[in-house]
Amino acid sequence: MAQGFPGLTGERAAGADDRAESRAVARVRGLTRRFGERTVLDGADLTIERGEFVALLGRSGSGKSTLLRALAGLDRETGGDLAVDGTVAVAFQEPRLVPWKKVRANVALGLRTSGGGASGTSGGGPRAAADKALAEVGLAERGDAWPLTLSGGEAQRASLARALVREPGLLLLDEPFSALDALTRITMHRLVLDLWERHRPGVLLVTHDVDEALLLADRVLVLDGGRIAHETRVRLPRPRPRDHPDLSGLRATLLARLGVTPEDAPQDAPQDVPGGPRADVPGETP
Ligand SMILES: Nc1ncnc2c1ncn2[C@@H]1O[C@H](COP(=O)(O)OP(=O)(O)OP(=O)(O)O)[C@@H](O)[C@H]1O
Repeated sequence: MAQGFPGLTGERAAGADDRAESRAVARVRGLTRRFGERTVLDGADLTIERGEFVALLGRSGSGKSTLLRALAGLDRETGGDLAVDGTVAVAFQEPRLVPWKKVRANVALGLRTSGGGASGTSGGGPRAAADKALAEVGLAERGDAWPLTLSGGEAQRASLARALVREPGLLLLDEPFSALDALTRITMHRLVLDLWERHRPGVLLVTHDVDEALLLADRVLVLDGGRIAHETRVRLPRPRPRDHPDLSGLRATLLARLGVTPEDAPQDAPQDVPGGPRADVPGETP
């Protein structure tokens, strides 16, 4: 059961969960993380299956980014078991492009940081792989541009291309749309779904936006008290209209689980945007 999970440090009893485990691209068991006296993750369990799109919600400071950083291998000061099978790529809220490298070279950096012999260059060199990824995110013409000449949305596309070029089995997205305006965010939702359907990585999307989670994910998790405290499955075909009647009940459940009444949720999206207002977790800064 542990094959292909080089990070696995412990083993649970094999049994009923074996089939799901064998499909897992990431498996976290009893994950703990303390900062000084503060316990942020307190025995978190999480499995992400291959090709599954999972969204992670939680109040500010609940430990979402801490969990994502652990999965990305950026934080090794954790306790418990954490195993990822295959290549991992991350895109953050800020695109984090290197300003003195052109866009194509920034995307190719994704290959340089690949661990474990990622196959991102299959069918050509780094340049061809970067150009292919740029074309997939709609930036075919911008490979020779400097990052500072890109719009916010374009920079986030380049960041996605840099993640994609690794051909990741697990794609970690840490609030990648929250700094974008509402219309650009909708375009990016479509792009991410399109890329996910083509490449089928397992995805963990950290977001403050309940609607974003419901529109994109197969499963929506709520992190609370250092653990995954709630799970909602979204069994609706995509694309999902925001006003789909089946979403309103799920939205209410999630908002209640986050300690928010729908009336409390900020109504900050422009009214001419299809689907209307968003339901953000309050107290956040999108
Ligand atoms: N390197 C660190 N040193 C000390 N404390 C940290 C560190 N990283 C995170 N924390 C603390 O851990 C808690 C969880 O932080 P984290 O960024 O994971 O929360 P989050 O759920 O992603 O929050 P937000 O939604 O506001 O981004 C916070 O209280 C934060 O201050």
